[in-house]
Amino acid sequence: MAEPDILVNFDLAPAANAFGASSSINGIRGGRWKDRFRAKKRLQNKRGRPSFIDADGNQKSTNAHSRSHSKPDSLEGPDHDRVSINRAKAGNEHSAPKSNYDQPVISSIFSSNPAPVAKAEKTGTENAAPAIPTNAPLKDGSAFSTMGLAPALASHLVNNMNISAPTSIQQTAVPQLISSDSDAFIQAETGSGKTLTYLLPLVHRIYTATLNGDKLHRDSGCFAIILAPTRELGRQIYTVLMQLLSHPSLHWLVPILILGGEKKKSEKARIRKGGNILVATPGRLADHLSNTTSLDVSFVKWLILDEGDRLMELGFEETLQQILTALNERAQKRSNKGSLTNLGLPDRRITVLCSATMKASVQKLGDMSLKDALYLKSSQKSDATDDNSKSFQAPAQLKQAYIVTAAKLRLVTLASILRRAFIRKKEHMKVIVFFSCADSVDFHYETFRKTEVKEQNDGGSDTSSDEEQEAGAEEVEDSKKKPKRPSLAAKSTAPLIDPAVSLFKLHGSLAQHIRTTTLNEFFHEKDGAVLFCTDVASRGLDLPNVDLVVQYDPPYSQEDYIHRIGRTARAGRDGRALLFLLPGCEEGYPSQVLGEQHLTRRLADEVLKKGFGNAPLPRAAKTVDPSWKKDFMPKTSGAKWEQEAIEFHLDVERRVLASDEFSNVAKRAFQSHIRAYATHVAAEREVFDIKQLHLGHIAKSFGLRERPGDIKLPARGKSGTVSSATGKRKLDSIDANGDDTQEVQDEEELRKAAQMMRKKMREHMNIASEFNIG
Ligand SMILES: Nc1ncnc2c1ncn2[C@@H]1O[C@H](COP(=O)(O)OP(=O)(O)OP(=O)(O)O)[C@@H](O)[C@H]1O
Repeated sequence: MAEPDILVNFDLAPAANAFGASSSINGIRGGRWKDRFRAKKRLQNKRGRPSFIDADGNQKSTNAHSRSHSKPDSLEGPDHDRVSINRAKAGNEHSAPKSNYDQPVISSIFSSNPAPVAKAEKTGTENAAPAIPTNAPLKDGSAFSTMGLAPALASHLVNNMNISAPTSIQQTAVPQLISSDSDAFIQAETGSGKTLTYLLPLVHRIYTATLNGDKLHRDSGCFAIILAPTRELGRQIYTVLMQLLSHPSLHWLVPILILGGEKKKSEKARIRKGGNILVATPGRLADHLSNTTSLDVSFVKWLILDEGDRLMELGFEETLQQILTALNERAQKRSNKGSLTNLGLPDRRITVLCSATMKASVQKLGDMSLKDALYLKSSQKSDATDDNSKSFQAPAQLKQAYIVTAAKLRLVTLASILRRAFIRKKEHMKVIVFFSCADSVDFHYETFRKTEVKEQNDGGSDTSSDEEQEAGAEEVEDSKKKPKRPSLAAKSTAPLIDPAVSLFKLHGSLAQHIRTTTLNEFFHEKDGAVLFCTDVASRGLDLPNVDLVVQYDPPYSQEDYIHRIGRTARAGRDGRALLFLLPGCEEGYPSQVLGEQHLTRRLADEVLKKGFGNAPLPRAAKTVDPSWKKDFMPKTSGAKWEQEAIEFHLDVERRVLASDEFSNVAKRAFQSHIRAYATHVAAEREVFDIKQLHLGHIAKSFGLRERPGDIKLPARGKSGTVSSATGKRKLDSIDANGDDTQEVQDEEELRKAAQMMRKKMREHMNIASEFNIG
């Protein structure tokens, strides 16, 4: 439950602004709101409210360049603004030059930033010798042909799938799953080939059953069900299965894919035609088990639960229980009529649970579904992480780093990292950036794709996601017939990163056909590409050439951390991961939460210098109107890279001010971001302490100049997801796969907390109007 004072910054930021010039109140910054409030009261009678004065000392009409509904104060910035433009150096925040009412200046993203607590020294082993990959195919002479697999299957892997040697988990688990009828729990690093680990034994056993005499065919029944937590993962598993079944002697084996978000009617038709291996998401399978009489699961001999912990996290426990009950009942009915055991298939149904991480939820699922299970683990250990007792590890060759960057500098730091990544290595390079919520993905996607056309049309979109979302599944079919139609992928160019780079976005609020097309195009992109996404892309996805994973918003649990970074450094390849942290308690994350991992610290200044100093900004980023720039560009004696970074940020702020639609995207993103922050697991709340967040600074990183308390949203229209700043958000953006649940789960608590906070403030202060509360 949120505490009442967690939202204090929503209301206090305006208070600070009311006193204008200083980012601090009587020298007091941060800390408890009561202290800041007392300091404010002491000052209250001494000072009047200053008029807005620009960097050159001219009095400004503050709405000159803003939309008509902008409040004058909104240009003062959300960050207790009009502070000195001099950058607060590490540790000297309180000694930053005091603002001066005679010459107040516009806030700079470089001013009044809290300094990191830990000394800014490089740590870790960034330049150490590369570690030996721990999820690579073995080079010790191990071969599929010696693991008990049918020769046809083993040679198919080598000759047609270009997979010549097993990985460690495959070598351990495949022979056991071939020879044993026991349940199993497979735990191995991300990217270590777990999909083939469970597919090979079951395909082998069905294949050898046909060699035993009885010809099986697509009507012989469904022998295996594979459940995946997300549609994307389901589709990927299905693709690997299709590759495996493309061997001529396996053509008769027919897989069926049933996922939420697809047309049920066509799925029913496919089920009626018959199939032997079903790949499904739990919700849709449960639906078909209840409503599709032609779905015969009485023969099922394998139930694979891929990403088992995620299945449980997404609230599928009840659905899984329903599925297990239905499978048991139907198997029982079948056994009364006789079974297929004479073919050499298992006597009983084998359940295999699979994950790179093991947590309580997996154990619970194990209790529900496994009996006397084998625990199958990779035998390969990394030098750095040779403790077998650890519940999860990242591949040893994956270079993990973190960066401590102030809230106001987050956006420019991200820009810098992305620009730098593609300057260094352009071709085929892919980057994935994780955000905490769908709204934040939307904002950053719009920010980096920067379409001036959109702004001129005041919100019209060239290939907008709205347009895309309205297109139905039928249109996907049409688009196949008419190749000239534009792609339905949520894809754009990224002029603020590099004009040659493609930008994609993926989250659970996008229509399924857009998600599918987007992922497909990102997968096949030959040039540089960046994917902005939520955790919908964190589990199991195998996307080629992902060199860098950026966690712009930290994950919700340590398991999520491992899965997110596991999108790179797969099957023995190199990869890098970078985690953004705020100065303060978040700095404890690497040691307190990820103690077992080896993270290098990257220095924020260096990153910015490299991104903005070594190469001129792309032309597209330099579109700040000169007069606007003259009025609102803070004066800085800073280096060129600082100027460039400020200009970049200023342009985003200008775009937010210029377009109602973009402004709403930014506001929505800001609010969802804060709400999402409140949902970090209880065990990590000391590190992700919402009371420490400076909401004004965070608003700034979304290009917002309004005070946090002023950030209100109009109704969102037909989807009606947001009715006001604190309005209850409908949960209709959560799909059957549970995407974005984290984003909203504490919403009601936060709303109540905000109400309580406002009430309390009114009672105690009796100056509500000045604080703009209400
Ligand atoms: N023996 C092998 N040799 C080479 N490549 C392999 C081998 N086995 C699997 N791969 C490849 O490794 C990549 C990762 O495989 P897979 O997606 O099954 O990993 P995973 O362990 O399930 O990862 P995650 O935990 O992230 O879901 C895929 O591209 C797959 O084709």
